[in-house]
Amino acid sequence: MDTTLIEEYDLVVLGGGAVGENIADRAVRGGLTAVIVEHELLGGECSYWACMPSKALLRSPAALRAARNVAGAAEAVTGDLDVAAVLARRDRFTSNWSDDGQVAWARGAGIDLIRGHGRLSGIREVTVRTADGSTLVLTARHAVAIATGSDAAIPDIDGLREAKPWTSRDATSVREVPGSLAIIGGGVVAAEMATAFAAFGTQVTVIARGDLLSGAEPFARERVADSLRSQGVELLLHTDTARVLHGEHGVTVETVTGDAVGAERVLVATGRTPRSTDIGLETVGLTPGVWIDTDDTLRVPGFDWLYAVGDVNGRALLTHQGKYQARATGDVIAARANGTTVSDAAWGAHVATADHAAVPQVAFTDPEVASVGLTLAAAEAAGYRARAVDYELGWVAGASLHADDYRGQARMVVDEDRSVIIGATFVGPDVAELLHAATTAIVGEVPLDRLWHAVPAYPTVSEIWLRLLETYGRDSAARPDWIERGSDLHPIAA
Ligand SMILES: Cc1cc2nc3c(=O)[nH]c(=O)nc-3n(C[C@H](O)[C@H](O)[C@H](O)COP(=O)(O)OP(=O)(O)OC[C@H]3O[C@@H](n4cnc5c(N)ncnc54)[C@H](O)[C@@H]3O)c2cc1C
Ligand SMILES: NC(=O)c1ccc[n+]([C@@H]2O[C@H](COP(=O)([O-])OP(=O)(O)OC[C@H]3O[C@@H](n4cnc5c(N)ncnc54)[C@H](O)[C@@H]3O)[C@@H](O)[C@H]2O)c1
Repeated sequence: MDTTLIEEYDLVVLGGGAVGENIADRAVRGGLTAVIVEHELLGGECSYWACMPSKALLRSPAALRAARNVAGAAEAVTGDLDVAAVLARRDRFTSNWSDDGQVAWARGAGIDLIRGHGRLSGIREVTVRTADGSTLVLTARHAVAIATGSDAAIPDIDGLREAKPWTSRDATSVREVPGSLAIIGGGVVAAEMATAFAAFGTQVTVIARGDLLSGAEPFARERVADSLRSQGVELLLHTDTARVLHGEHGVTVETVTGDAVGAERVLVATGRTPRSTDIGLETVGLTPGVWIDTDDTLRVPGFDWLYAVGDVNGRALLTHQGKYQARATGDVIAARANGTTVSDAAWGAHVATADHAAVPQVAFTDPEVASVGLTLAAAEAAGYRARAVDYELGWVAGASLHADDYRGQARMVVDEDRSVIIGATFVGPDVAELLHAATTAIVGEVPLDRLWHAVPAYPTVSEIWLRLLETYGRDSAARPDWIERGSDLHPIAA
């Protein structure tokens, strides 16, 4: 069948991941009609191959570790991780790779869904090749939003493609855990998957051309690397991969420094590439295959109707940040369509200012790394008069209760000129939930003098905030000399 139908909506959203869904939802709430074009599963990468399944794989080992780290509970843990049960739990989180629930949600939210591959085909126009082979032309009265996400990047390493490497999709949807796994790359995917597979009993080797988690504070990189080594993971850092050979029994990854890593599988975890190659960008004069540039309302410069949101714009490749952009986009499209006020000054309702100032991220490694804003190095490189204040998390009463022999570290980075926090990193067991307080302080630009009045409950791990402030000193005139820039640790009794 090859019929061409034409339909008109206020908004056409190309790509139905978490980002596309949120754009459409906000626009419909703003009184517009919206359609999503999706060629795979509604819900996208995060729901089926990224955040949710990866965190499901990591959560069970973390829960087991937590129990083993508290005397009394530890004695009750007599068995090993049940890997089959972990995978079964992961399957529940992906709804067994069915998007029925998301489709029902979209219907309930008043959003239409077209299944098929969509491409821009002109001004305010998207042409969809649907699953049944027909062609549908969607015209947008007001806007088209591109939310097509990103794919795993496969670097041009000799023999790698021929070795049919796993990408993060294969790792997160694993059905049979390999005996050995070589991971090329040293970012979040590499660190998290090394953590998960090591817990499943796989012999893991990480080959990274830089440090592990190289964008993180140095102490975070070191603690995660030390911990992975203690779990039997081999780390070949600052090592480039020369070539990959494959045979009947697996792969051999050869490094430029002469190491040869044999493994059943190789996982390539070397970043992402934008899904902007085959979406018709050339039909409106844009270059395919690159991250799509936008202003802070997520609109593409030079267009009054075209937006690019989420991973595909390369601003911050995280679901929560993409959804934040999506809320701004859906709302601004509705505001522009309805002729109501557009709030596009920094921190306004219709801009994604936080992308530049406060992007939170948690690496669910062991220990976890939770960070937001700038590292000390990044703050200095950006020209801030920055000071880092460090504190050992294990010295906080709440942490010592949380786990026996709790080890971790916290750092806040202070802009000395404004006396506000511009970055924070927490490393340790279960630090993820500490992060939002830091994000709030950064976004709110809460002066340190006022932060003293935000009293953490005793005995919680959040008392780290008090310790960081005490270490900083209450007012700059009275601040002791021994508090230096950098990473000195200062124990203070409870
Ligand atoms: C292993 C892994 C773990 C991660 N863990 C986390 C985490 O813990 N927390 C976090 O915040 N982020 C995490 N991320 C990042 C997160 O997955 C992405 O930032 C997020 O999925 C981006 O959402 P998106 O909607 O922009 O893109 P996607 O989720 O990729 O959605 C894009 C959608 O568009 C569809 N599409 C593309 N082209 C077309 C077309 N031409 N026609 C029709 N449909 C099309 C795709 O099928 C897809 O459904 C992780 C990423 C990976 C790889
Ligand atoms: N918990 C989370 O929030 C989470 C978890 C996983 C992924 N993610 C997101 O998904 C995205 C992808 O993660 P990722 O780990 O693939 O990317 P990344 O950008 O975090 O890390 C990429 C790594 O690959 C290395 N690399 C790049 N090109 C290479 C090459 N040619 N040869 C060897 N090494 C190379 C880099 O040095 C780096 O170590 C990230 O942007 C991240 O934000 C988030």
